[in-house]
Amino acid sequence: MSENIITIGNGKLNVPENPTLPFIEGDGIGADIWKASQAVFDAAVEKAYDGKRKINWKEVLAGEKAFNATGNWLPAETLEAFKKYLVGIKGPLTTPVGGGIRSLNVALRQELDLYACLRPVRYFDGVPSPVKRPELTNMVIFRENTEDIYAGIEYMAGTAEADKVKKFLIEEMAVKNIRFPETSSIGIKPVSKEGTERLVRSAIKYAIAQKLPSVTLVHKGNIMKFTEGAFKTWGYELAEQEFGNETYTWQQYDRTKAAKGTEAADAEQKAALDSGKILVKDSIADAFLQQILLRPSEYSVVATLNLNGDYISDALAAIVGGIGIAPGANINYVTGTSIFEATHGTAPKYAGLDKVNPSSVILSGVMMFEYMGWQEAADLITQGLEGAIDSKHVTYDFERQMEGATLVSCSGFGNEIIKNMKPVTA
Ligand SMILES: NC(=O)C1=CN([C@@H]2O[C@H](COP(=O)(O)OP(=O)(O)OC[C@H]3O[C@@H](n4cnc5c(N)ncnc54)[C@H](OP(=O)(O)O)[C@@H]3O)[C@@H](O)[C@H]2O)C=CC1
Ligand SMILES: O=C(O)CCC(=O)C(=O)O
Ligand SMILES: [Mg+2]
Repeated sequence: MSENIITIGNGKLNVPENPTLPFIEGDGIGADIWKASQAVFDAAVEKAYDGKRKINWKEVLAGEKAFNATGNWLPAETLEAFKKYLVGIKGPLTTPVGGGIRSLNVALRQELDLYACLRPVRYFDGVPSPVKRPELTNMVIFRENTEDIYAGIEYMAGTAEADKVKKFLIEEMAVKNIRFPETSSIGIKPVSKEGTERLVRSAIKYAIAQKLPSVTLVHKGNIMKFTEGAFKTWGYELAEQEFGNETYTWQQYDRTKAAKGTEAADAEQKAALDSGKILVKDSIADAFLQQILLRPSEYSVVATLNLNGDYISDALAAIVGGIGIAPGANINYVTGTSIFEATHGTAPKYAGLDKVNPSSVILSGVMMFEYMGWQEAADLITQGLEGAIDSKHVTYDFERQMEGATLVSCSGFGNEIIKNMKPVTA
């Protein structure tokens, strides 16, 4: 098949009928999941378009497979392929703890400047959940994907680099509160106005396009005033400056309250929301993590920093069935470059067992097809997944909590999804 490349013009993707899409299989459970997912993607495209559309899959290497083949964990050709073909998908990649290589997942996001990590969290009927009303959780996380402590600027205690940074902080910046300076490692947390603005802009645009009621800026700005606190301030400013006609912010509410009192502020907010404006509000991260359990229906789009977003996405996933069913995307909305990927990792204890739930990568594929404008293929997969869950033929993670369920393998669950795709009617 010849190479057909997706391009972007005026902010819109141009997708040929037979696009070449790069994929990374991934470490650990990656190979099992990819096999099941690719079968589902190809079946959906075939069923939706009757041979008129087909994906030309192009494997690119990263992680252990890349290292074994090339001696390089993240070959330059892999980055080039994602730049060239614009849209791609990946399985999870292992990151060692406390030493060794830095995260390849983070490296891909930073190298390709995929600044928005988009993780929708919704409930599928019948999925076992630890909460009573999982259907009330319906949120979309916009996690800043290129900054924060994920920038990897940290120095190990006892190294010359750590000593140099500490010396600078203590002697030149008059820092007095490093508790144990002799034995401290040091990490640095960059958070920029530009990085915040492009992330919050994406979140608000998404809320407008999807007609969603609110965008919540989640931060720990009471403690980290000039990084997380600035994220909140810059986020509100951006909303008011660029989306004044479409949003009403808690900052506006506070200003009116200070000038005219609570009643006037309440009335102003009510009028704004009644007219269809999106409420831009904020929440401190620790409180937010209890709010999502106690009052999930009050939250819709969530815009947050990198580390908060990492924690929040796994916590929210647990409410709707776990990280086995939690999809995601890393996107640069300006260049169009995107890598779709699951929220979960390589779950090494299950590697090669054909056991785990492939739904996270499969639903990441649904997001990818929607991004490409291939809605029919996306819908077929969603419908197939709903049917598979409904039939209670499920992988171990659901089966262990579902009454009367039949255990199927990773590939078996992919087949269940395919079986439950209904024929397309003209
Ligand atoms: N984007 C990426 O590529 C990511 C990579 N990682 C990396 O993955 C490695 C392992 O990380 P770890 O913290 O163990 O987290 P993992 O997400 O790999 O696994 C944690 C647990 O989540 C459950 N789980 C994960 N995937 C699935 C699935 N597909 N179906 C069902 N259940 C699943 C399993 O729970 P149970 O034991 O209950 O069955 C598993 O033990 C690390 O190196 C980490 O850095 C982590 C996150 C993202
Ligand atoms: O890169 C990693 O190993 C972990 C990344 C992660 O947890 C995430 O992106 O959710
Ligand atoms: Mg994570």
